[in-house]
Amino acid sequence: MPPRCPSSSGIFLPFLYPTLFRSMTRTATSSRIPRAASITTLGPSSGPGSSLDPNPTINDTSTSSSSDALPASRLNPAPDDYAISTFADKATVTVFAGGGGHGCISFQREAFMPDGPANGGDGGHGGNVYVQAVRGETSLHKLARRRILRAGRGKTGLGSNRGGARGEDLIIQVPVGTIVREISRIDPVVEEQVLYHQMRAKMREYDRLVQEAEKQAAASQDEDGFEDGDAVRASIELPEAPENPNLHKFILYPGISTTDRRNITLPRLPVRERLYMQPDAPIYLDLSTPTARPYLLAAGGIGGLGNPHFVSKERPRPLFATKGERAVTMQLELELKLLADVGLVGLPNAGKSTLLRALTRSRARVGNWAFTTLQPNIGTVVLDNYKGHRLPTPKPSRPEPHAIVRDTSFGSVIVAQPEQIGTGPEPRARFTIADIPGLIEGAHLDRGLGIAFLRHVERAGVLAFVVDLSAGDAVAALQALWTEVGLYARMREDEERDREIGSRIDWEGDGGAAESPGARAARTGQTMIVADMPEARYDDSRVGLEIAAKPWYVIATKGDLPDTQDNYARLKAYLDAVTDGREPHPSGVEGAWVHDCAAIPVSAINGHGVDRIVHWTVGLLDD
Ligand SMILES: Nc1nc2c(ncn2[C@@H]2O[C@H](COP(=O)(O)OP(=O)(O)OP(=O)(O)O)[C@@H](O)[C@H]2O)c(=O)[nH]1
Ligand SMILES: [Mg+2]
Repeated sequence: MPPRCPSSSGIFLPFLYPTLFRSMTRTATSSRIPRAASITTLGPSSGPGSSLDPNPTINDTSTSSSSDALPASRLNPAPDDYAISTFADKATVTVFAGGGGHGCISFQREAFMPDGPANGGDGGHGGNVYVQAVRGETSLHKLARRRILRAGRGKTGLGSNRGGARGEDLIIQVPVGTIVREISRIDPVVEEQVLYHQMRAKMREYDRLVQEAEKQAAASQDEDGFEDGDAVRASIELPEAPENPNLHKFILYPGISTTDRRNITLPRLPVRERLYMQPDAPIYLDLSTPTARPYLLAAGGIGGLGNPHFVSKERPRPLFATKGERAVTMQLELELKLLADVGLVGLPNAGKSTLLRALTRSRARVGNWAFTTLQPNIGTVVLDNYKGHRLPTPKPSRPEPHAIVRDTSFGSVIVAQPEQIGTGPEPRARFTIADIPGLIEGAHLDRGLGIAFLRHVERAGVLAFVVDLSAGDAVAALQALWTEVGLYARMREDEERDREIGSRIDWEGDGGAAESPGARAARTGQTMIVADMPEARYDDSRVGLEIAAKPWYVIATKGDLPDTQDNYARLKAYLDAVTDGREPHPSGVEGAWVHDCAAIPVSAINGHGVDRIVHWTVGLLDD
């Protein structure tokens, strides 16, 4: 019998189980070393034709361009040398606020007191659902997996006037940068109010018919002089009397006799004061900063009233209590837009993750194939020289030396004197970089991994376009990237517009939805952030300006490889032309940022040129 997994089919195994093949890879790499011996002279600043070479001679094409030729290091790691965490940037959850506990029907019973006074306790209020943005959370995967989130129900009241316990609140903790959007809600209180009004209308109609019947009966008595009113009354067909609209809100004593049940007259429901106001629909929260106080999403139901509330002179032993209020159910969409200062945008295999490793302590996966990165990675560039500890604000009288220092103990953490970098009174101590999966041409048509990952660089202060100098025309690559970014911006604005139009539709016919969420929040004074969308603002030539107006620059990577100098020179000339206004902005958007479009050549794999990136980025961030 042939083996189930023949070894020849192991073609995919190195990818799936890299550790099994690690030793083989290493052996293969070391066996290539003699062939690559001539390449060892291919230093980042000495490679012939490399764009980092001060005196390049572009002749030698015999050298390998593969990163396999370089010795393994932190910046040229094996494919299995990476850290990964579970990540989700979208989640749709259904939240249930807790319903109120029912009130209790009970009477005191003691020795020699068989029929004591009413002593049923009130039901507890239901728990609320809140949302809070906290540092430390980095992903929505836990919420995406749970899908249903419930606050605690209020407990039912008990005898001897014991109130039910309040339901437990639920605080949904999300990463900073999460947007919470309400998709739909079921609010039983609103539904009951609508039903109540319908029932009241029916009651009024019934009362009117009864009065009319009475009038007719009285009139027939007058005209004929006979007392045939009862016959007239009987001849008029009246509809069935509608039941008390509040009937279902009461609980009746289980031991109540059938006669008592039939003859029971229920009082009007007492008006209850709400402790927590349910925010108006639709909720839209943009949690771009940590929230000290959680925002209320769904308020729990009010607890029912025990029977002592209904004691009166006429009704000393009420055989009923009220039910707890049912609570809101809401479907929410959570979307995480990571908040990084700099966003790396590039084609697959351009060297973004290697660059992130060179700039930070990130252990993003690096591999010589497209789409190595499948989810965003965030790294922090530490700018102080106490290895992560913030420096005290330097005294202006004693300036620090101005030099960027490479901290060898941490491999590639860039450290710099704060004086040199900070411009304000508080020097910038760090900034964050987001590395996202590569974009390919046509990503907006869902090719490759699509463009949805651009949401993680949408809010970055600076965009850094990573272009591989060894992979064809760098200018064309940059233009292709800007096209995708522009199409993403257009897609987002279309989505926003659709949402705005959707929120203006008057579903209830009461005109309430026509009011903008912002205006409604202002009117009701609720503490919630509501995105106020400007009125008609769609000028087609300016679509995408939000992203195109950001400062940006180009990181030209793999500058250590031969024959990259010309490509770099062309890229630089193009960017100079864009800065001078001789060429349009690559996105084609009017008013886009063209202040100083730089191209910085680097060899991330050797850690060369990355200090310039730090300088340039900090300059743009602090501008
Ligand atoms: N010679 C050389 N090779 C590099 C350099 N930077 C990255 N590489 C190599 O290029 C390949 C791709 O690098 P990655 O950092 O995984 O590229 P990426 O842009 O993150 O790729 P995706 O995640 O697939 O989008 C790896 O084999 C790296 O070793 C560089 O500066 N010089
Ligand atoms: Mg990558």
